[in-house]
Amino acid sequence: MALTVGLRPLTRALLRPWARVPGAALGRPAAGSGDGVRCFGSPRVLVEPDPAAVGVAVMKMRNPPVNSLSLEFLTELLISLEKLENDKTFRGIIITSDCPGIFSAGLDLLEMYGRDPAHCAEYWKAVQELWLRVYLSNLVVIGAINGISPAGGCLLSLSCDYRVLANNPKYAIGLNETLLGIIAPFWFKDVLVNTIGHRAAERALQLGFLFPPSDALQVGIVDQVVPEDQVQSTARSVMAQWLAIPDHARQLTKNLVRKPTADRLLQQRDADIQNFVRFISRDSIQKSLHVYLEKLKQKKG
Ligand SMILES: CCCCCCCCCCCCC/C=C/C(=O)SCCNC(=O)CCNC(=O)[C@H](O)C(C)(C)COP(=O)(O)OP(=O)(O)OC[C@H]1O[C@@H](n2cnc3c(N)ncnc32)[C@H](O)[C@@H]1OP(=O)(O)O
Repeated sequence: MALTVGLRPLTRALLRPWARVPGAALGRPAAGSGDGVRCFGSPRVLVEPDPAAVGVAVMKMRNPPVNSLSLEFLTELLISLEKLENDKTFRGIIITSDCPGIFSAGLDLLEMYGRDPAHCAEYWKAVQELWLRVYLSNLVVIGAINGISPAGGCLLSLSCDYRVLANNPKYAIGLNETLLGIIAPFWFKDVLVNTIGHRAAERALQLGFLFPPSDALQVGIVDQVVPEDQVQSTARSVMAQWLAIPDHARQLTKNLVRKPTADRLLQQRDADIQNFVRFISRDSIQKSLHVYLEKLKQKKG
């Protein structure tokens, strides 16, 4: 899937071989990777082969304070995912967070507030790309959700093949866009409907539900809820179960199930970008984003 077509110099620059990140070239320990474990990645994404599971990589999101999906962060995630897809020694990825208490705060609001149409278009293209890359990945992708996961963070989780959520009442998950005065695009909606069913998704989307772990399990937005210190080990054991299936058969089946949903976006990516730019540029929407950003600031007292 072409990554750099239509992207502006900034993003193309970020897509330059990630190995320019000191010490992060595949095979050499990246700065701070401790015991020399072979890992790679970039400033905001650390990818470590799982020492206890052959063919499995753990991708740690580390864009403090809240793993908000900025354009740079999206680009680094895309580069790491592409590297893993192209490295045939890997068969599965566990996606998790290095930001305490937060899986991902979702799309970076500052990429959509007060920005010009060209930037919004570029940003949305990267959001589309991340979803397509995860949702259609040939690898087994397991979400080890160790923090709160609203909106874009929930979409990332829903795009995994399996979701393990830590049993901490603060770690709510859901597509809460209406609470911000915006809406989830059709492909966010489609993934939620596919996961929890039409009526549950309709209600959750309209009310901007953020489901605490027990409710998230009950409605089916996550597959398992475990004590916080068992999230990674549970993700690893589920991965082993999925990797016991012959890759080719599993990949063809995943594609059979997911391609119709992905095709709905693939067939209208440019129109979706234009719809996003028109929608997000509305004065009323910009005002809603301003109010929400102010609320976040006031929350800190
Ligand atoms: C008509 C039809 C056509 C339609 C066409 C398409 C329409 C498309 C619509 C637009 C697209 C919609 C899809 C949007 C998806 C999203 O993901 S929107 C983002 C949703 N995210 C949230 O609501 C989470 C907001 N954040 C929080 O609730 C809290 O920050 C937290 C995650 C619970 C963490 O709390 P805490 O630990 O207390 O940290 P804070 O102090 O709140 O935050 C720390 C700093 O981080 C900033 N921040 C937090 N979240 C974000 C974010 N998402 N983006 C940017 N920045 C964020 C926060 O402001 C703090 O900043 P500082 O004050 O500078 O420290």
